[in-house]
Order: sequence, then C-alpha cells, then structure tokens
Amino acid sequence: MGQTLCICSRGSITIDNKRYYFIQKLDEGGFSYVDLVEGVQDGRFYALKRILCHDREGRQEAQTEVEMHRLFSHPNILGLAGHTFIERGGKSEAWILLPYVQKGSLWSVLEKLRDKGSFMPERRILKVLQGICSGLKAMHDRGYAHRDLKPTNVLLEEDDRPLLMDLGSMNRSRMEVKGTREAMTVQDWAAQRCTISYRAPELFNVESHCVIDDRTDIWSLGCVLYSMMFLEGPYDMVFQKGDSVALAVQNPVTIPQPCSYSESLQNLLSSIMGSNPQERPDVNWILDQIQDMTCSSPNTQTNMGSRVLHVGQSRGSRDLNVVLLSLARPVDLRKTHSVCEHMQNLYSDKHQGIKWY
Ligand SMILES: Nc1ncnc2c1ncn2[C@@H]1O[C@H](COP(=O)(O)OP(=O)(O)OP(=O)(O)O)[C@@H](O)[C@H]1O
Repeated sequence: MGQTLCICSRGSITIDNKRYYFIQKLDEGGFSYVDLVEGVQDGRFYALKRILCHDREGRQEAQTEVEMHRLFSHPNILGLAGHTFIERGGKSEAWILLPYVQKGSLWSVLEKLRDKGSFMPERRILKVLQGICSGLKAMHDRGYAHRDLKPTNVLLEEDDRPLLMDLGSMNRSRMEVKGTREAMTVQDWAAQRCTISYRAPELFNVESHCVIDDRTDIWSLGCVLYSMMFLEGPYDMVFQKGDSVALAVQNPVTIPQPCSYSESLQNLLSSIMGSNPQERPDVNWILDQIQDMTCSSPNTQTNMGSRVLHVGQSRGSRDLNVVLLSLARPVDLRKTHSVCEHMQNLYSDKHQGIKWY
C-alpha cells in the first residue's frame, strides 16, 4: 500500500494515488473516527477509519490491524481497500480504507428491531450465526483470535451476510501465561482491548500459570448469540447498573423465560457460554450444531405462512408437544396443515405421538 496522501481544499484525500471525496461522518469508535468517502475513479463508497496513534505502540497496533485485514480473504471478514499513515505534529494517524457496508452493524439492526417491538426469527439468527462462525473459523484455523467480538463489530450485508470487522485487538490465539507478571500484563491488555460486557471470564482474573486461547472468542460469540435472541447483551444491564461483570460471568448465563426460541438454540447458547473455558466447545462443533439445527429445527418462521411457537417434550413422555400459530386469514389454514404434515414427517422416527395445540 502506498504512503502518499494529500488533503485538498475540496474535501478529498488521496491514498495509493486514488482520490476519494469526503461525504459525511459515519461513526465514532473507542479508538477511531469513521467517515464515509467516495472513490473518484470507481464511484464506490468506502469507510475511512482514522486512528490517532499516541505513541510508537499505538502505531504498531494500527499496523497490526492493517496486517490482519490483509491476512484474510474470506466472505465473512471485512477486506482492506487501502491504508496509509500520516504524520502530524509529532503524532501519527493511521487511515484504514474499508469497503462501506450500508446496512451497518448487527447492533444497529438489533436496535431497530427492539425499537419496533419486533424480534429476530430463529432461522435468521442461525444464518447470521453461521456466517460469524465461518469468519471465526478462518481466524482460529490460522492460529489467530479476534478478541473483541461483539454486535457493533459485525457488519451485515443486505442479504444478512455478516462481516467480522475491527481487527485491532486480534493476536495469536494461544497465549501461554507463566507467572504473575505475565498474568497482569495479559489482564491489563484485555481490560483495554476486549469490551467488558463481551469479555470472557478467564480474562478478568488471569491465572499465573495458564493458557488463554481462541475460546475467549467462543464466549463473546455466545454473548452475540444472546444479543440476537434478546436484543441486548447478557451483561449490558449488569454493566449499566455499575455491578461487577467480572462476578456476573462466573455464574451460568440466565436465559429469560418464557423463551420463544427452540430448546436446541437455548441449549446451544448455554453450552457456548460455559464459564470454564475447558468446557467451552470450539467453533467447528458450533458450526455442526448450526448445520443440524438449520436442517431439522422446525421452530422457525416457515415460508408456508405459519409459525411454530414451541416444540417440546413432556417429562417422561415420548409425545411431542407442538404449539403452532397459524395466521388468521382462512387461506392460511391449508398452509398450517402442510406445516403439520411436514413436522409429522420430521418427527415420526423419534416420537410415537405428536400433540397439536
Ligand atoms: N466498513 C464499514 N461500513 C460501515 N460502517 C462502518 C464500517 N467500519 C466501521 N463502521 C462503523 O464505525 C463504527 C466504529 O468502527 P470500529 O469498531 O472499527 O472502531 P473502533 O474505534 O475500533 O471501535 P471500538 O473499539 O469501540 O469497537 C462501527 O461500529 C460501525 O458502525
């Protein structure tokens, strides 16, 4: 990537000999300002992330973020369009040019649903989760961990394809901690770089002799899944009330009840969010679960116009209880019957009887 940049009077910048017009401010992160710019040559929109580097270490961190973007060419990881460093008054600023994703972050989508009093259907959750896991798998397979996975760091394309972004906290996934001093260094680093309400329990009190690995991302993934289900992070309220997140994450996650999502999804959430990292699954196992659930879970919005609200089994019974919500129009009755037939086929192997309500 070239190092040339000029700021012209008409509000344009040049990176790698290509000019971009400034359009408007987009957002502000904890470490950066993000602007919308338009390529003069290609007419495309880009997000320009500007990071103020206070010292040599800050510059190195920004350089690492650039390198992490370059390392991956994956449909679920945001690519890099260009970058440069500019020096001003003894300080440097990293300018990272990224493809602009108009729909914005997963968090902004969840906020809109919450404002409308709506929710995210299970099938949609599974689709987004699968994409996030595919991006994570690419990172973990190459020995890296994201370390700051959260709904504001996932962008959603128009077709709901998620893109992992903000690779500024990424590092090698395996960190071997030998002694109290190293433990404190890792803990202080996590306090700065891993968002508190999505931070894995083992990063709050790092033990003197331990291995931190990519399962910190799995914890954060659980928090992202929880956010999609309940439109807020599991520890958002704890943090907002000023209570201790470090303490709260030691207990098993509480799933608000009644919950309209399938038991499989609730179980998946509980297994992902194990406080003990040794008991947390890896991303491959989660991808397998999602695959199974996508193929077999009937507790989703169907394209037949009816919605299965609940599937469950009474204790000690082989009967399956199904609560089916049919849309009110008469035409949907026929469709409801086809959902029943479909489910009868799905479950006939495993269950002697299905009770419909
Ligand atoms: N390519 C993009 N397309 C659209 N919006 C973007 C893009 N990149 C960043 N943004 C917006 O800017 C916000 C901040 O970006 P980013 O998370 O990279 O900054 P940050 O300073 O590292 O933030 P933090 O560390 O607080 O998460 C994002 O949450 C998103 O709303």
